[in-house]
Amino acid sequence: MTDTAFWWQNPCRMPDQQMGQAAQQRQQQLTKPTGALGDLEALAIRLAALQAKELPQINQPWLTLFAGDHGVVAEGVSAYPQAVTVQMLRNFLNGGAAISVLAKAQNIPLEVVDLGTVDLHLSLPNVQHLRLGPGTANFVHQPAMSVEQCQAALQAGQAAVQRAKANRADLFLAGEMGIGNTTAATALACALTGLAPAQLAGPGTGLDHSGVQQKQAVINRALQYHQDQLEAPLQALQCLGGFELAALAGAYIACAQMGIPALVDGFICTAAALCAVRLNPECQPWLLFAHAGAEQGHVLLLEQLQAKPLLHLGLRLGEGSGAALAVPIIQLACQLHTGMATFAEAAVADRPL
Ligand SMILES: O=C(O)c1ccc[n+]([C@@H]2O[C@H](COP(=O)([O-])O)[C@@H](O)[C@H]2O)c1
Ligand SMILES: Cc1cc2nc[nH]c2cc1C
Repeated sequence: MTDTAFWWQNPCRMPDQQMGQAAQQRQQQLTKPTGALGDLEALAIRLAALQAKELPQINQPWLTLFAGDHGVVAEGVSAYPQAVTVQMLRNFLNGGAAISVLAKAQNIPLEVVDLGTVDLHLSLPNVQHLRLGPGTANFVHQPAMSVEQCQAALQAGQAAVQRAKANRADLFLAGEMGIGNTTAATALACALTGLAPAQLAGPGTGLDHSGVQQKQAVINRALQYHQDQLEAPLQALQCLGGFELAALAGAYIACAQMGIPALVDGFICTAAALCAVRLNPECQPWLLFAHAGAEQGHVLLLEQLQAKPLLHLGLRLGEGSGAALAVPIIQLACQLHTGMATFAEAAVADRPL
């Protein structure tokens, strides 16, 4: 198989620059001092280009939560036990998790995809099960995923976007759940950027200082062990990533190919977004970044992507929670763009003294 045979290398939709320009002209005519709506102006203009509509709107957000377990937790890299991944899957479905509340409050459909958690035999109702294994392998000693697992996980992301599209979604939110996944996200991000674990590794669910140092040492060992395999982003993902990280990357690329803007959540999602951009640079314009979180590496990765996140709330939860919190702002940016009167319509003087 040649490289170009991979679906994720297929072209993405191109944003409609003319519609972006029309939206920009409209912003200049709305009854406010030039630039007074700050980042909301650029957001509406971007969405106009992505939706190829001068007056963009977001009516049907959709959220897929990808879950997976991580062999690297055997190295003591998380403050919580691995069993929490599956326990939280139940909580998502029972409505008790933060994301359950945020999605319900906004009528956002929430689907949960279990890509491979420790309890292979457990089948939860209302969870899409695509079990690729009982979690990834411990990537300190071997690749986290086989080539086949990595490809299947990427494809699971694409399949989620296909379901979203079939349900007429116009904004794709992705979330993740997986004890240990900040270690995988950090290792992957180090491989993709050349930044050091000391710069990118943080407490995750709540490691103390010595725990973070241990996590950095584990990541350093893994980077050394896989050093000859980390040149290409696909191999870095296979060696150091996780099922949900690969699914997220696949989903982001699929969004760009299918013309659905994607809203990126926290540190893990941002690492997956970086991987998606390395796998297919054309997907970048379709990625909207919801927030800059508390995990120190998150801000550095956003800088690598030249992303301007909407919110700064000190979040470090994951689950798609930051993305869900940003939805009303995005919707209101569109409504302001559409509903405000122009200077001419409102008979307001359109220039400063
Ligand atoms: O999204 C974030 O920025 C974020 C930051 C820290 C932790 N998390 C969540 O916490 C879990 C991973 O943390 P850890 O410490 O087990 O690697 C995983 O389920 C993530 O959803 C998420
Ligand atoms: C309780 C809990 C909830 C989470 N949600 C996402 N990651 C999480 C990690 C823990 C530990």
